[in-house]
Amino acid sequence: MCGIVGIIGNTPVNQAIYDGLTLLQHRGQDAAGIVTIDDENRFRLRKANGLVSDVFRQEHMLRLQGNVGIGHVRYPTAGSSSVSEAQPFYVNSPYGLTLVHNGNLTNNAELKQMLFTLAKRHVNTNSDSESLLNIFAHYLDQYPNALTPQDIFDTVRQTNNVIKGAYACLAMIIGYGMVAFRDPFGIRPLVLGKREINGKTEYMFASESVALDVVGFDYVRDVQPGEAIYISFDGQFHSAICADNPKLNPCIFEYVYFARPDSVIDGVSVYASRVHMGRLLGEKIAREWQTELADIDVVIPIPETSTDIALQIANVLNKPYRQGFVKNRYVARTFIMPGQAQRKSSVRRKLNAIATEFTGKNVLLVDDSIVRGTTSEQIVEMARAAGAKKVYFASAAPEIRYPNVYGIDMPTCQELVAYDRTAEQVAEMIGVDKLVFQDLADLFKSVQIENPAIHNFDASVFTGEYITGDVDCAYLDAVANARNDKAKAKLAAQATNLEIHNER
Ligand SMILES: O=P(O)(O)OC[C@H]1O[C@H](OP(=O)(O)OP(=O)(O)O)[C@H](O)[C@@H]1O
Ligand SMILES: NC(=O)CC[C@H](N)C(=O)O
Ligand SMILES: [Mg+2]
Repeated sequence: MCGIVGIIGNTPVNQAIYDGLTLLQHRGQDAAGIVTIDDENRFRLRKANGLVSDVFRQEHMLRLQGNVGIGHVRYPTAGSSSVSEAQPFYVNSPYGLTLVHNGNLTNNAELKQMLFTLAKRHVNTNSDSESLLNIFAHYLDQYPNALTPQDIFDTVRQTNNVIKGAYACLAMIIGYGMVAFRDPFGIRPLVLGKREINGKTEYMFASESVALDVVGFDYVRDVQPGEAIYISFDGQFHSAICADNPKLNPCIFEYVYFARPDSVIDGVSVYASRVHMGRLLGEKIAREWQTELADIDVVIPIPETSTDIALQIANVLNKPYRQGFVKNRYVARTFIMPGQAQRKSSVRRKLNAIATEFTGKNVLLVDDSIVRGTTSEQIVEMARAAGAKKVYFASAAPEIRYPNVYGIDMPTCQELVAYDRTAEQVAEMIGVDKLVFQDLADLFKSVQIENPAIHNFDASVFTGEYITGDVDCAYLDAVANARNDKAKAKLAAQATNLEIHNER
């Protein structure tokens, strides 16, 4: 679930893109990159592994000259975490192109093959995003004369016709402009912002509206499913729908976990949706639990994402809400860390119990979701070690039983604690006295209350239904083989040799 940012300005954009990326850091912690175009029409690139604050030092910022640029924070879902697969990607023809991508393509193997045989293009990494850029480049290459906006929209349409999966992308074409496009299902988010500086309009695209707010752009609208927006470097704005039958099916997990609460995605305040999740889950507990309900002394969130949810549950149940765990602010999000060993060791370093909130009490712990059970298992142990009598647990998302292929790195069902298990069995696995999951209908409702025009979601991790229609058991088996922890470690070791060029 990477984060992307692009700005077409009239003054240097390096700092604003950097700031935008720091606002999207929660979407990707593995690598970061920025590319700008300087006044001699050259790309200036810096990308490396690490957090935004580690990747860009003063010397890099000085080199990132120019009034237009795009940036990326990466959470790998294809290839490895190697820097050779960090973004932005670049190809020199036609014109000079660069691209950032949030999402995941489901037909990367076919695309690589097609690029080699039909387009005579070689993709050197296992990154789906590098294939995507080359497909775009291949179609853009067909136009013999100076590009028109229609040529660019036709290129996006042809790209949409062959690539499958989830994608929100920003590309820059030397001599022309910036192109933003979103897949026909609108799975991954992308917003457009604008501001006037000295009588001139500047535009910004970002994965989440929080980046616009803080960098100082006004939210204009979300990029529509299947839409492409082309803004020429002289500020002309063009847009068109470039797919047949586009239909908004946003990823429901953005609202559960990925996005920041202060973002608004597809007309839905992430914070408000989490408040509804808490209220509806609280009502379910009130309906279904009898003795346990009377038993609960205190409601405690598992920081950080579940805090807004837990507060609502406490309100509905009329129980005290306490911050029983302290989050170490220097340890990042554990779920998006690349390997299970790292995730596991980080939970303990990240969260610590305040013993007085647990000793002798029956506690209701609340989390936004239980995925691998890495967090819940250790948290429950901590609660018990701190003296809790009974430990109850509420998850604001339903049981997660299926892999994700659209930009969340959950490639195998075996790693999911609820796979092939009932709620009672999961309760036993994580060691709680009682466990409740949100109903899927209530999760949908939590988002739809804020925007009734959203009729459907990508909820594949809960339902096993993949809206792009190209994902079957054989495909999922192949992904599981290629992307389990062992296979990824091997890929990472090989991929360090794939780097062809990177400015240091
Ligand atoms: O069952 P698991 O596999 O542990 O995954 C679920 C947990 O991971 C996430 O927290 P994370 O630490 O990534 O981020 P947060 O601080 O935003 O809650 C999420 O909020 C859950 O707490
Ligand atoms: N999470 C994402 O959006 C990942 C983007 C892309 N598939 C990569 O692995 O780099
Ligand atoms: Mg969490």
